Amino acid sequence: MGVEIRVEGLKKSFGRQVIWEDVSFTIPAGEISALLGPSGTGKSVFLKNLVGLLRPDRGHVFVGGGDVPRLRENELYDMRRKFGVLFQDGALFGSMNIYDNIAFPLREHTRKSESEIRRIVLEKMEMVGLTGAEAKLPGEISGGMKKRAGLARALVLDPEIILADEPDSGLDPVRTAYLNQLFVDLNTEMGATFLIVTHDIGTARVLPDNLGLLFRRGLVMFGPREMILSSTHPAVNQFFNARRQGPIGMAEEKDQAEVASEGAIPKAMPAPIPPQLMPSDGRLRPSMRRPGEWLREHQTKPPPGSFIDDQGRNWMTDWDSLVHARERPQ
Ligand SMILES: Nc1ncnc2c1ncn2[C@@H]1O[C@H](COP(=O)(O)OP(=O)(O)OP(=O)(O)O)[C@@H](O)[C@H]1O
Repeated sequence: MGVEIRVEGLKKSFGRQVIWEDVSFTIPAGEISALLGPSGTGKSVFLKNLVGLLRPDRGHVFVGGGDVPRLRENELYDMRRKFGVLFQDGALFGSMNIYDNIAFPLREHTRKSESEIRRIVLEKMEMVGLTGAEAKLPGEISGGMKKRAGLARALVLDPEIILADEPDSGLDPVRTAYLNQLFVDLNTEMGATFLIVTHDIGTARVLPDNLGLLFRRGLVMFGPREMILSSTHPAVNQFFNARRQGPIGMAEEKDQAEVASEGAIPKAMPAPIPPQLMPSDGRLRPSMRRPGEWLREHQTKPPPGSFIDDQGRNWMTDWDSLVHARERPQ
């Protein structure tokens, strides 16, 4: 089962360059959260701070009773077992075949027998659709396969938290759709807490339960998907609707003159909120809320056309009939 990550007052700088400061929020247990932001706002640096690969200047990262930046080396080693991390390029060892790459954490962190390791590795390879690729070297497989191999390796220790840094970068839209489905299915199956860094707005709109935006050296907003996708906050609205007009510029932040030259930015209506991606086994997502619930509680109207799927079904009004007979995972 997943655990929550509570971040309090986190600040990170490199020399005089402040990457972000005063970052405080809670990543809910067992839910899928996604972190977005313009290039260079420190999303990868943030993930590395969560697992203790980088230390913040100040602040806390509470995970299961421990505060990651304050752990001693041996405690950090144990803490890292809770995490499965999928790095941007899969971070596979080039000289090891796919099987050995995936087996690596088991050989490093456990005393399991080779036959037990084999069972686990083959099971995870099947989960990510890599059966048959055991003997291949990373240089002999496609980018998408490398990502899936990295994901299989992140899964072998049955982590409570999965961090994925741009798992969809460089993937074609169909493979991205498969990978997103895999994340939903894994979350349903394992109940782990997911934090995914992505640039893909399509992914951000359908995959997570919660969304966050890093910009201007801080966390602008983090919260339920419906809150973020209906927000009229200038940066949030601009980013999640992929618009040019707004405070985010080509070089991250527009200067005052550039913002002034755009004149008053028309208050653009956020795009319709799509229904969430559902598990492929027909169950409900573990932490799925009724579509429109957050909006109703906060007396916010959904953007027109929201919650209608590509079969024309309306997940807000027809929820009871659509989820009839679906179960939540135990
Ligand atoms: N080890 C390091 N030493 C010094 N500066 C670093 C280090 N790691 C990252 N940075 C700097 O921190 C900033 C944020 O980098 P990071 O890779 O986290 O951004 P990002 O938001 O993930 O970007 P992208 O979306 O392009 O992947 C960059 O300016 C980068 O140069």
